[in-house]
Amino acid sequence: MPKPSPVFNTASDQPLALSGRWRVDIPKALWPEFEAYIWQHHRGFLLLTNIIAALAFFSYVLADALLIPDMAQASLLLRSVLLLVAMLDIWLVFGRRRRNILLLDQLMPLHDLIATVAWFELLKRSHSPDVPTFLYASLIFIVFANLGVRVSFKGALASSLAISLVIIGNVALMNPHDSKPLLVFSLVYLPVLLFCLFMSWNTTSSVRLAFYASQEEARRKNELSSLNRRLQMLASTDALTQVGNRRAFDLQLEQLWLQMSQHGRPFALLLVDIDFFKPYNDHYGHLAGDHVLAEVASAMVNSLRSGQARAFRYGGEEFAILLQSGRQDELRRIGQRLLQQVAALQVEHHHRPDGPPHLTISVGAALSSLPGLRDATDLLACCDRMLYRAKQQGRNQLQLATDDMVAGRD
Ligand SMILES: Nc1nc2c(ncn2[C@@H]2O[C@H](COP(=O)(O)OP(=O)(O)OP(=O)(O)O)[C@@H](O)[C@H]2O)c(=O)[nH]1
Repeated sequence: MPKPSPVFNTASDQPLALSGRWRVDIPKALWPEFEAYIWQHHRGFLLLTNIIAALAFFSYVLADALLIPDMAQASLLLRSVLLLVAMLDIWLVFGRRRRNILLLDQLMPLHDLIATVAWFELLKRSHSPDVPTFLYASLIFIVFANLGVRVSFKGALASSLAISLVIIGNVALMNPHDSKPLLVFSLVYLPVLLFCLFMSWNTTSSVRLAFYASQEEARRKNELSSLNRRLQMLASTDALTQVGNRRAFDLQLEQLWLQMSQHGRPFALLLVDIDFFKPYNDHYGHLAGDHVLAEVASAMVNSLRSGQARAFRYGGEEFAILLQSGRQDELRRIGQRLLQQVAALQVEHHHRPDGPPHLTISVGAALSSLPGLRDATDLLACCDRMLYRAKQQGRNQLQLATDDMVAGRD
């Protein structure tokens, strides 16, 4: 039976973990699966964004050279060191074995925070008249901090607040005697911050919803394949006796014959028929007859080693057994055991015209490797003749086909 989904209410198909419109929670129990989902679907994206952001940060060395030329050398040095550190971190965090999803998600905001501090240090030391204008480039830091976030909105919020504190704090420090530049900067900065946070929230919620949808899809696939397995089982099983049905027998016989032709692996077939079943039905009733059919089938199945042979209901009160063995002595042993097992059931049958007062079977059997057999139908016909012979010669016995019998059949 497939496990019921822990997160979905199947009646409404809504994730139970959705607590209102604003939050999509991942319960603790689902976190490992969520991590695996992020690793599989977003690792590549997070890795690339980190690399691109690190390179973008380095490329600002050109802007520094133009706008704060007195800091050009320091900028080249600082940005080179930070680029190397970032690449090393990326390599460490994204290494195949270390699957720390939150660190993966927050690596860029962390680098971003350090880069913000470093860049403001350059600005504060520069005497360039372009510094007040260049200040506005710091908006890029809040954009980068939220651009790659996939897992935790709380993380994005915390890092955004820290970066904002650094930016606003530094702008205030750089204009200690005039509040207007800070006011103008804040008026430009705050809408960008809010928009970036909205983007982070939207992305993290969408990723969580996509995770729940993938869970649900996997659950439905499981359910469907177990239903399919059950249907297949039903389609190949005889309802009364629970052994394989005629359709399954025909398929397996053809398959075994094909295997023998391709790989030279011989097998054997036994046809089993209950003796004097008509008088049994007539005297004990059809229901008792049904019961006996099931009993005989189960006795035969119990006498066969699983994997070595499979029993089928061939039709009416006739059964077929396909044996994965090409040895005559084994075939004889198994045929005899079937006779004994059914006789041992001691099913009372006082209305048969011959000897024993209990139910018996007759068996006709043959190896697929007998010379003269051209196909599976020949093998079946050969077993049928052996069964007929067993009936003719007094029933309750096994008749095995031998080479000379098949050769002289026509
Ligand atoms: N109860 C029951 N009887 C069945 C079923 N299928 C076939 N039969 C009966 O099996 C009997 C087969 O009888 P026959 O083929 O005449 O042969 P027999 O009486 O067994 O005699 P021999 O085979 O010659 O030993 C018939 O009476 C069928 O009605 C079934 O599903 N349930």
